[in-house]
Amino acid sequence: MHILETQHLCHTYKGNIDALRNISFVAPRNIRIAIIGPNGAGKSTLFKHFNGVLKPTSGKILVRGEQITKENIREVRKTIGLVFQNPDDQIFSPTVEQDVAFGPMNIGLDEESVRHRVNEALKIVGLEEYRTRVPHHLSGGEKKRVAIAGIIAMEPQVLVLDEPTAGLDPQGIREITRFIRNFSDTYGMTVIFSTHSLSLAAELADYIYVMNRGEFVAEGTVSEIFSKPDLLTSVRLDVPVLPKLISSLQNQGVNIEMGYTYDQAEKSFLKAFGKMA
Ligand SMILES: Nc1ncnc2c1ncn2[C@@H]1O[C@H](COP(=O)(O)OP(=O)(O)OP(=O)(O)O)[C@@H](O)[C@H]1O
Repeated sequence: MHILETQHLCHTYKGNIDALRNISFVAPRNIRIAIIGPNGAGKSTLFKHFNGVLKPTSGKILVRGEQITKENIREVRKTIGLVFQNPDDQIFSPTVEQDVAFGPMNIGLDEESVRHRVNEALKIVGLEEYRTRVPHHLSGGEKKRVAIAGIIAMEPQVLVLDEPTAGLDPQGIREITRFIRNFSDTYGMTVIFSTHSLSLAAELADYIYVMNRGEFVAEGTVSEIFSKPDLLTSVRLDVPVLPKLISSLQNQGVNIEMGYTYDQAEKSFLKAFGKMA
């Protein structure tokens, strides 16, 4: 049984807007999955179905094999933690620590357990020094980390992040990328994230779904997806510059191995230019 699955999921918003068409998606345990797609592809709409914020027009969502009902919605939200794209949609308490404590308190944990979870979550996102700060006075990246801490404090089995790097500066992007990698490696949990950035998908994802106009148009490993540049361009996405360059060199007869991330590409270039065994 998969921890999270959708079967033929469709969602039509008021005004006959078909935001999801026949989405069949599977999330096994302990894997990082990227959902990539252009603006309006349906990524946020899909994520809002994962923990019952939206209900399907037709089709099913199964969490640990069970459909979401009024009776199990609290359990579902403990299992599937969704971090919204805009942290302002999620943060509403007067201090950072109260905000992070909100979820654990709401599920009835005792004071000691709440304190422990808040401390751990703030440590994981590197915000221990911020516990008494006013969330709405924090920077975009800091707010994002508060929102993530609030979800981590619920100890979900699946962490769903809608555009985790949107609006962040390069340092913020590096921090969040490192955090997602370390966090899922350490706790062995499933992470599902959406992005327009194929570089981010290449850095983090074990498996990628490509979405456009409410449908999955491709799925596969990083190398399988990056080997379809025409498809990616047709849905307003693009292969990042390093794999594009390596592919062009290969086409011109240079003996160089493909690399999708900066580290992989650096190794490929060093090897190709005889600087490394
Ligand atoms: N509340 C709503 N009412 C009506 N239409 C909506 C609503 N929310 C989203 N849509 C429409 O549904 C489609 C999918 O939107 P969604 O926000 O899921 O896309 P997305 O892939 O997350 O986009 P982005 O990358 O821009 O965040 C879009 O056409 C959008 O205009």
